[in-house]
Amino acid sequence: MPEHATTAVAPEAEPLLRTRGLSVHYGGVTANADIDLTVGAGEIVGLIGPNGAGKTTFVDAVTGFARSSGEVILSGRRIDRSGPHRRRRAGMARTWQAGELFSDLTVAQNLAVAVQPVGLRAMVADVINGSRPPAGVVEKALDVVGLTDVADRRPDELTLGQQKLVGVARALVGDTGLVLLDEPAAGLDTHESREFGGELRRIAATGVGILLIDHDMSLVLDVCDRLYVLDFGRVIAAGSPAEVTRDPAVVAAYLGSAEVEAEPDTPTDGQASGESTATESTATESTTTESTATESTATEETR
Ligand SMILES: Nc1ncnc2c1ncn2[C@@H]1O[C@H](COP(=O)(O)OP(=O)(O)OP(=O)(O)O)[C@@H](O)[C@H]1O
Repeated sequence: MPEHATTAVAPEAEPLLRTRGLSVHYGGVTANADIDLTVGAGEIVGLIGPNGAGKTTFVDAVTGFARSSGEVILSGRRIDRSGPHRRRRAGMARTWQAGELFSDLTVAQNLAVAVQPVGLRAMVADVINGSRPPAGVVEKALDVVGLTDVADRRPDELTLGQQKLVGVARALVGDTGLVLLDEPAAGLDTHESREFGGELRRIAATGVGILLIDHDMSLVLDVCDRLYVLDFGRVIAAGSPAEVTRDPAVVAAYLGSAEVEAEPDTPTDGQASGESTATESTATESTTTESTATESTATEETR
C-alpha cells in the first residue's frame, strides 16, 4: 500500500509495528485514545492495565477488527485502511482471549485450519480441490514453539501449557512477523507460566515481534523488553519493566499501593502523565493483577 506510506524514515530503522494516534470510540466511550506504540522485530512488548483499560480494543484496532482512527504501520507501510485478512497476509496475527482449540482435530490440523484462505473463490477452490496450507508452514510454526512431537495429538492429550502454545503457533503459521497475544497464559499455574514465558522468549529470538497482554505480572515482567501501561484508554507510562513498576501513576492505577510504599523514593518515569484518575484500583495478588479500576471502562466523552 505505497500510497499510504507517509514516513521518511528508512525502512530498516522502522520498527515492525508502529501506531500513531490510534483511537477507538464506542459510542460515547473512548476505548483507545491517541496511542503511540512500537514493537520491534524480536522484541516482546507488554501491554498492561486494569480491566476495561482498552488493551483488547488496541489489538482489535491494530488487527482491523475495530474501527479506529490514527495510523497503523507494519514494517514501514500503513495498513490502517486494510481489512483484517489483508493485515493477516501482511504478516500480523493475533490470538483471542477465548481461543479454544478444535477438540476433534489434531494439533497440526488446528494450525492448518487457521491458514485456510477466505472468500468465495477460496471456498469454490476448496470444494473442487480440497484446500491445504502451503507445504511446510504448519511444521515450521510447530517447530518454532517446540510442539513438533505432538503434531498428531489432540488438544486434550496435551498439558494446558502446550495447549496455550498451540494457540500461539496458530497465530505464527504463515509469514507472521508480529503476533499480538491476548491473555495467552490465562489459567496457567506459576510453573506452567514460567515455561510458557521461556517459549515466548525463544519465539522472539527467531525475529518475531510479540505484543503481549496478560494480567500475570510475573510472566509480563519476566519476558517483556518494554511495557506500555493503559488506563482509561490512554498510555499512562511506557518503559522497561523496572521503570514502569516504579512509576507512581502505574502503581496507583494498576499495581496497587503496596509497591508505592515499598519504594517511596523511586524517581518517576518521565513518560508517565499522571493523568490517571483511578483511585480504588487495588491489585493485591502477587502475580496476577486483575484489578477493575473504579469505573475503569475508559473515559466517558463529554459532548
Ligand atoms: N464492542 C464494544 N462495544 C462497545 N464498547 C466496547 C466494546 N469493546 C470494548 N468496549 C469498551 O471499551 C473499553 C475497553 O475495553 P477492553 O475490552 O478493550 O479493555 P481491556 O483492557 O482489554 O479489559 P480486560 O483486561 O478486562 O480484557 C471498555 O469500556 C469496554 O466496555
